[in-house]
Amino acid sequence: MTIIEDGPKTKERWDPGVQSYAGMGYWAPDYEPKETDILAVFRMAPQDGVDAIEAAAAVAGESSTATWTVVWTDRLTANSHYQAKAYKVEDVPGRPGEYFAYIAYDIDLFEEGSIANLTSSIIGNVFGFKPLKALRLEDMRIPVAYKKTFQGPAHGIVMEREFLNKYGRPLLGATIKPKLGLSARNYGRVVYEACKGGLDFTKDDENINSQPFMRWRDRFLFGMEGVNKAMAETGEVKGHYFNVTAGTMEEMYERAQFAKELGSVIVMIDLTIGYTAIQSMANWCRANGMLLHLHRAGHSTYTRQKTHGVSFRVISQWCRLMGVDHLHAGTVVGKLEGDPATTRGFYDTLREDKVSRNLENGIFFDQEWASMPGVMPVASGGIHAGQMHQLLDLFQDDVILQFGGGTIGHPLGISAGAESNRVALEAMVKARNEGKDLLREGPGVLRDAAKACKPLEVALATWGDVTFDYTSTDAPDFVPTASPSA
Ligand SMILES: O=C(COP(=O)(O)O)[C@H](O)[C@H](O)COP(=O)(O)O
Ligand SMILES: [Mg+2]
Repeated sequence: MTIIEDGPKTKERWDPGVQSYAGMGYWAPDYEPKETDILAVFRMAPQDGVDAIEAAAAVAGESSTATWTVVWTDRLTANSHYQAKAYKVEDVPGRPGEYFAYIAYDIDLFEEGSIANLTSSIIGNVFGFKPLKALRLEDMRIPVAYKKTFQGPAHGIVMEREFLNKYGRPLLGATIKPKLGLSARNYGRVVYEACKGGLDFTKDDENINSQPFMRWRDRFLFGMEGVNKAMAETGEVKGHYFNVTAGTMEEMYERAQFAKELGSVIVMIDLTIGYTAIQSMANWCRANGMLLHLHRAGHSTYTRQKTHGVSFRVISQWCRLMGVDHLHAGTVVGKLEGDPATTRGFYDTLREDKVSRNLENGIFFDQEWASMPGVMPVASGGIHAGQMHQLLDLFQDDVILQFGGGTIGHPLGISAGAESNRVALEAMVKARNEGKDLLREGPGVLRDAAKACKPLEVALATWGDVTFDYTSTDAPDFVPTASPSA
C-alpha cells in the first residue's frame, strides 16, 4: 500500500488570507498519536485534481478548529494543541481515487459523556465539504480515558441473562407482524402465542409507536397481558419490547414509566430519536432496572454505502458508550445488508472487551473497552428456522435471534412458528455442545429434530430453501492477507 508523504506547502502559517489546510498545521506526518487521543479513519474521495494530503488536512481542520481562511484569533488559543492532526494517508486497495486518512484529535476537544458533542465535531461539517466528492467515517479509536466518561449499557449481556435466568444459548424473539394495523387485543394475542410457543421475547416493530389504529397505552396493556399469561403457562421469564419512541422526551418517559408499572422488564427505542435522547433513555433504564433495546431504524441511509456516510462499526461503538443493552447488528444470511466479515466486526465491537485491529473485518484500530459491559447484538430480518445452524455458527450464544415472518407466517400458526424456532435452536445447541460441525452436519440435525416436531417439519418444508444471496455492498476493501501497512 502506498503511503503518501508530502503535501503542498504554500506560504507562512500566519499570513492573512487563504492558506492550505496542510500549511496551517493540520497535516502532521511525524505525529505519534497519544494514548488519550481520539483517532478516526476516514475514506475520502477527493475531487479530481485535489491532493489527497490537502484533503486529509482539510478534514482534520474542519472537524476540529479550522475555517477556510487564517483567523488571527487562533493566536489567542493553544492553537497547535487543539488542531486535529492528519498523520497518515493511504490508498484504498483496489479503489483508485479513494484514500484512507488517519486523524488524531486531542481528548480536550470533546465534552465528557456526550455523543452529541463528539459527533458534532467528527461528522459535523466535513461531509458536505466541496473539495471532496464523498467521505466516510470508517472507524474510530476511542481511548479508555474518554470511554470512562460514559455510562455504558444500562445492564449489559451478563445482567440480562441474570434477570432472565437463561444461559448457554442465544435468546429467541420475534417482531410482531404485520408492522402496522393490528388492534391492541389482536396484538396481545400474537405476543401470547409467540411467547407461549417458546420464544423469550416478542417486540414492537420500529414504526409502531402510537397510531390511530392502536394507541400506545392499549398496546402496552394487551401486550403485557400476553406476556404474563405466557409466563404463567411456561414458568419462564418472558418479555415484550415496548417501543416508547415518541416525539418528545416527556412522552417517552411517560410511556417507559407505564411499561415499568405494568411489570415489563424491557423497553425499546429507535435510532431515529437521536443520540441525546438515547443517552437519556439509557440513564432512565439503569435507574429503573429496565433493559433497553435499540432498533437501528434509519441507519442504512448513511451506513451502507462504503464511499459516503458513517460505518455501522462506528455507530456500534457509539451505541455501546451511550448505554443500550441490545442493538440490531445484522444476520448475514437474512434479507438485509450484512457482509459476513463486516458483520463480524460489528459483533466484536458490541460484545468483546478487547478487539484487535483486523482489517479483514473492517477494524482499523485495537480497541480496549475497559470492562464496559457488552451490548447484546440482535440478528433480525428475514431469518428462519432452516438457517439455525448458520446463525449459531456465525454468532455463537450471546445474540438474540429474531424471527418475525419466520414465526408469525408459520402455516400451523404463531405458536407453532415459535415452537419450530425453539426446537431448532435447542437441537443445534445440543449438536454444537456434542462437538458436531454445524455447517456440515447442521441440515441433518434439523431434519432429525423435525422427525419429532411437526412445527419444525412444516417450517423447513415452507422456508427451508429460502435464501437471500446478493452481493454485499458494505464489504471491507482488503484482501484476506494482512495489509503491509498494518
Ligand atoms: O422487522 C424486522 C424484521 O422482520 P422479519 O423477521 O419479519 O424479517 C426488523 O425491523 C429488521 O430486522 C431490521 O433490520 P436490522 O435488524 O438489520 O436492523
Ligand atoms: Mg422492522
